[in-house]
Formats: sequence, structure tokens, C-alpha cells
Amino acid sequence: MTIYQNLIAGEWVGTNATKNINPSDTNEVVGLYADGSAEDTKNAIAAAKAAFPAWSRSGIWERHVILKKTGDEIMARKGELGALLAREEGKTLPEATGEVIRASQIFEFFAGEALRLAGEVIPSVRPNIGVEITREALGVIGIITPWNFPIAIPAWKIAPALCYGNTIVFKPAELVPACSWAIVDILNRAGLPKGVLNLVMGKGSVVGQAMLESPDVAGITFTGSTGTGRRVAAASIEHNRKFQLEMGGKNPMVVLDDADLSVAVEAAANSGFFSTGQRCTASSRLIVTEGIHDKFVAALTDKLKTLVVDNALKAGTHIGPVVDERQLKTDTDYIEIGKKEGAKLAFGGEVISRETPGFYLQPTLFTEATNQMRISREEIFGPVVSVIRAKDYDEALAIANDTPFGLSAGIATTSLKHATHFKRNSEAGMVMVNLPTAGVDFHVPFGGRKGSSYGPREQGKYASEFFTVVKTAYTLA
Ligand SMILES: NC(=O)C1=CN([C@@H]2O[C@H](COP(=O)(O)OP(=O)(O)OC[C@H]3O[C@@H](n4cnc5c(N)ncnc54)[C@H](OP(=O)(O)O)[C@@H]3O)[C@@H](O)[C@H]2O)C=CC1
Ligand SMILES: O=C(O)CCC(=O)C(=O)O
Repeated sequence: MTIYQNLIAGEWVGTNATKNINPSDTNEVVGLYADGSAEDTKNAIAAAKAAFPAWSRSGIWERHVILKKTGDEIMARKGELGALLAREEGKTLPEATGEVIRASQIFEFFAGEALRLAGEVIPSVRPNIGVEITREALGVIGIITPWNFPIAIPAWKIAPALCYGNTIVFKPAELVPACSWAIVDILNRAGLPKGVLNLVMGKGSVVGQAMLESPDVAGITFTGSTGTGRRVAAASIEHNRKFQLEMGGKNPMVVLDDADLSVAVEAAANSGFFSTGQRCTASSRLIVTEGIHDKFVAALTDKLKTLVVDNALKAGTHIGPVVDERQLKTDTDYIEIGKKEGAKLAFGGEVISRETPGFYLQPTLFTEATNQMRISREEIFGPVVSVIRAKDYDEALAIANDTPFGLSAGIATTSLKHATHFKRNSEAGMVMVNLPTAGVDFHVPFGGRKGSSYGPREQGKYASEFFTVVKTAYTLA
């Protein structure tokens, strides 16, 4: 098997490799991907540093063309890349293809943004002096991404970094290197100068750690677990480096007595179980008021009975496998914790076998949970959801906000008064009314509050806040 190599200073390098395994069929090796070293990371950082002066002063048309070409190629290859994503991560083919389309749209969006870079010219408070406010590129950006969105998250970090004139060292999650390799290959062929984008696949504890320790990395954008996020923060403060963290969620969805039952059930099933619950925006706490509680639980349970858990590539599959054995163990451990805590297992809870050997878990619903249980407080990151009773809207809102996280929050209601109040008073970065808590647009800000996020928002034009530094220049006329 050929080894998909790392890209360092414009050269494909690396002979050590790890296997990328398909979680729907563990007999299948998706490919062999380079296992980079700390030395590789240092070389990549040096290459990015050397490429920075020229790229940060490159013309906006050059950046536009490269980003546009990349978006176009990703879209043209959406079927093939969608299948690759489904094979390496376990998302169903329609979900994976949707994610590939989203990555393409992100590149198209930032291709447009490159042509809209602008500053401000304003008068000084002193006579005969002009003031210019501009945004300049930050420098070498370290990009560390998780396994759950193998193409969209790299896209929404790489595209703005390049658009605003930064150079990059990119370390994807070890479990899902294939889509990352593919977009780096596309960008490289689209004409990026050598050293502007460097790919170092390998272990977080080796490649990621070497990035954290380098004084030459001016900014790190990270998505992943809270534990690793804290390491990124501590190391970055040491180097006076800018950093941006997107971490976990324990996102609530409130269902009120006046909700449209079918809207509420669709939103809850999508939020909690699609993408196998492996989304930081997934809703794993359904907070349901007394009047609709029993009807809602019955209808959601009926819906879960119809969902097919199977190989991600198979037509008709609604829920693919869990990403790997370690995450499956985390999920099943939490199911045991939920039972011991006294929550009622209303549906699922079992690991299941399919035609191909993989990490298949039934969608799992607990009822009679309280917000103090560990299953209600800690991010599980699997298809495991709890229903918590609330006596009325006020109590439901209080429970929704009683969490260390604050990424997204949803409400199912037909009341304008409650929807408006919830949008205003939810302590989350993203609020959804009669919609799933997961599945966001590519052109508007993404991010949360409290323990979920740190630093400026990602995506849309708000991304410039992280990827640039502001300069104020005064000139005597
Ligand atoms: N908010 C989100 O979107 C996500 C949240 N999670 C949460 O995190 C849990 C664990 O997932 P996991 O993949 O282990 O998350 P991690 O935080 O370990 O992984 C995220 C990224 O950080 C890298 N990394 C790991 N250790 C270091 C380090 N010391 N220095 C720098 N980079 C490092 C990883 O590399 P490598 O993969 O090679 O180890 C990966 O690229 C999940 O169960 C879930 O709760 C996970 C993914 C996404
Ligand atoms: O819900 C989405 O669309 C994005 C979720 C996400 O970015 C994540 O889970 O990391």
C-alpha cells in the first residue's frame, strides 16, 4: 500500500505510517498515513515561518484564485470525498457528502472574503493627521483538529488562515487523516507557494505537543476535548501566543407543552443521534415540561425504533458506527453510569453486530434523569441522550443554563413569547428555535460560552478577528 505522506516545505515526505481503519468494517484499511515526528513538526514550522513574509504580502487575487479552485475541486469530487469521509469516520454517506459540500462552500466563502479585505481611514483628534486602521496577518498558525468533522473543521480553519495571509502547520486527528490529506493535496495543486501550508499527520502527544512548545507559532486554533484545550491554553500563554479553543458541549433542548410534537421529535432525534451523537453541538439533554412529557417520550421512542444502525456506506443507514473502540467504551461506560445513577433506560443501550465488524451501538435514551447526574453534566459524545422533567418554562430554562458548557441550545415551542425569551436568556453561543441544536450554516459565527469555547468566534467574516492583528497608523499630512 502506498503511504500518504506529510507535506513539509512543499515536499511530500515520511516513511513511517499508521493505518486508517474503517469503523464500519474494521477489516478495511482505508490507507496508510504518515506518522510525523517532533522533528518533522519543527521543519514544518520553519518552512511556514520562511514562507510568511511573501504570502502575507501576496495579492488578494492570488489568494482568491487558490481558495476558489479548491472549493470547486472539492465540490466536483463530493461523491468520492464523501465516501472517503464515511469510510474513515463512520458518518453515513449522505451526512458525509453534506459535510464535503459544506467544506467546498467554506472555501468559496473565503475566496470571496479575500476580495473584500478592507481597513478604515478616519480623522485624528489632532489637526492635519490621518489615522489608518488595518488588519495584518498573524503569522504561523498551528491548526489542530478533531476526528468528528474530518473535512469541515479543517476547511473552516485553513480557508480563513490563508485568506488573511497566514501560513500554516496543520495537524489533523490521527483517526481521520484521509480527508485532511485530500484537501492539502488539492490546495497544493491549486498553486499555493511552497511552505505556506504544511501538513504533519501524527500523534497529538508528539506533533501537537511540538507545535505547542514552539515560540515560532503565533496562533493556535484548536477543536477537541476540554483536557487538550487546557493544554493548548497553558502552553500558548507561556509563549504570549493567540489561541482559539472549541471544546465540548452538553447542549440542552427544551420541549414545552405547546410544542408541535412532530417538530420537537424530529429536532430531538436529529440533535441527539444523527452523526452517531458525535457532534459538539449534539443535544444530549432533553428538558421536557410535564404536560407533553409522556407523549414526547413515546413519540421519540417510536422514532428511535425506525432508525437503522449499520455500515455508513449502506443505503438506508440512519446512524453509522461509533468512531473507534475507545469512544465505544466511553459510551457504554456512561450507559452503565446512567443506570447506576437511577435514570431509566427507555430505549437501546446495547452494542450490536452487523454484517461487517464495526463499533455499532443502539441509540440510547434515558428518562427520569436529573440534571445533577453525571450523564447530564459530562459530555459523552455518543448516541446517548437523557430526558429531564421540568414543571414549566422557567424551570426548564434554569436547568438548560445549569451546565459548565454553553455551545448551543434549542427550544421547541409555538409560543413567540417563550422563543424570544429563550433566545435572549439562554447562556449559549448558538440558539435554535424549532430546529436541531446541531447543523449550522457556514457563513455565520460559530462558537460558545463558558467551558465550551475560548477566544474569538470561528467562521463567517467574524473569523478575521482571530486570524489577523489590528494595526493603527498615524500620518502627518
Ligand atoms: N468539541 C468537539 O468538536 C470535539 C470534542 N471531543 C471530545 O473529546 C473527547 C476525546 O476525543 P479526542 O479525540 O481524544 O480529543 P483530543 O482533544 O485528544 O483530540 C483533538 C486533537 O488534539 C490532538 N492532541 C491530543 N493531544 C495533544 C497534545 N498533547 N497537544 C496537542 N494536540 C493534541 C489530537 O491528536 P490525536 O488525534 O492524534 O490524538 C487531535 O488532533 C471526545 O470524547 C469528546 O468528548 C472530541 C472531538 C471533537
Ligand atoms: O453542528 C455542526 O454543524 C457543527 C458541529 C461541530 O463543529 C462539532 O461537532 O465539532
